[in-house]
Amino acid sequence: MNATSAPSGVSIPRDDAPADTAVVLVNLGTPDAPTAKAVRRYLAEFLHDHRVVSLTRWLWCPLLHFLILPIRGPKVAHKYASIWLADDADRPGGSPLAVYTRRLAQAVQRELPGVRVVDAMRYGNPNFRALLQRLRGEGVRRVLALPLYPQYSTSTTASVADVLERADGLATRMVGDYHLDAGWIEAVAMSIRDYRARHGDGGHLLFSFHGLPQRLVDQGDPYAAQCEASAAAIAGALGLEPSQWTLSYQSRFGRERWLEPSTSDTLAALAGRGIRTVDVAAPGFAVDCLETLEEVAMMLAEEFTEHSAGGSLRYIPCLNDLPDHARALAAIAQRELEAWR
Ligand SMILES: C=CC1=C(C)c2cc3[nH]c(cc4nc(cc5[nH]c(cc1n2)c(C)c5CCC(=O)O)C(CCC(=O)O)=C4C)c(C)c3C=C
Ligand SMILES: [Fe+2]
Ligand SMILES: [Fe+2]
Repeated sequence: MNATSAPSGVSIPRDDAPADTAVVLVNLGTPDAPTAKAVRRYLAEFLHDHRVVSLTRWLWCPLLHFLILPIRGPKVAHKYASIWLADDADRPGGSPLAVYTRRLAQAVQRELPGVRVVDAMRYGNPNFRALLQRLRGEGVRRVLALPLYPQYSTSTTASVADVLERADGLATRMVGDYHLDAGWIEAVAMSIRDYRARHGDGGHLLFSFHGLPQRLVDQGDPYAAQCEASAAAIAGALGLEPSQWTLSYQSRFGRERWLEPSTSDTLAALAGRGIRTVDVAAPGFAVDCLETLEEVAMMLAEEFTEHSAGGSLRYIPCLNDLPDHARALAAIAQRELEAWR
């Protein structure tokens, strides 16, 4: 069965399959437009979540409203403008994170004809909280949330659980992580193999994950351990020796200590060792977004070329809506739904 896409980004099964169950793919969120105003609105919602920034309100709110949002709004809007996708003949454009998440949900819908598969954002649109209410109004009784974070973190996955816990009138369940799921590991490994088959083997492989304050890891957040396990499993599936790959963390925010090594320092160190080509994969991101397309593929690529006197960083795209990705996520959801009966 195929699925149609409503303007809201919600996929609706075409025939009369039992629609009392929905699988919601939840991603982080992104601005509605590449403008300072839209970026400020999105960042304000995101950075008010105590799961993301846990400073006390009286300290954080003045900093956020009078310093961070006014400065970061225009600066980050400019970055979004550099990656914003244009509308094409039959598909709307937008922020890559939103566009690819929507397409991924449509691809998963094709794999799971018996349930509704919907895309949502924890912050911004299509809003997860509002979507749950709407699904309930449309007769949905059970919601399985699949946060698009392969590795669990209190700063991301747990904030999806916070919303689910307050979803009155719905039976809910959530996939906590899938960092060692065999189908997902193989899909990531296959995308790297494919990239290297098409472009030539680039030599060293760098796995760049989104960073996290070290403080959260010290408090028990399993994120770093899961990133390490994912990277080792993908490298194993590719048959790489330990000397052929490295793990690092990108997208640092604020002044406290974040996970190390940073992707920027790691690339400088690789250049210092005489490495001229680095392939970078970002297996912590289900779909491409600002942090992969602008930070890695543009800014860090430029930085590496400088450090290596003309060498190149080759960015390997996220799984996005590749069929292997959709199949892996559909299988994870299917198993969870069966265990729920
Ligand atoms: C304290 C700040 C942040 C924490 C903690 C954090 C964790 C975290 N984030 C992701 C995934 C994504 N983050 C993205 C953007 C983004 N992240 C932060 C800050 C923290 N992230 C900011 C301020 C931003 C916005 C951009 C900017 O102002 O620099 C995105 C991309 C969104 C997009 O629109 O493309 C993703 C995806 C993970 C997985 C994670 C913890 C493990
Ligand atoms: Fe505030
Ligand atoms: Fe982030």
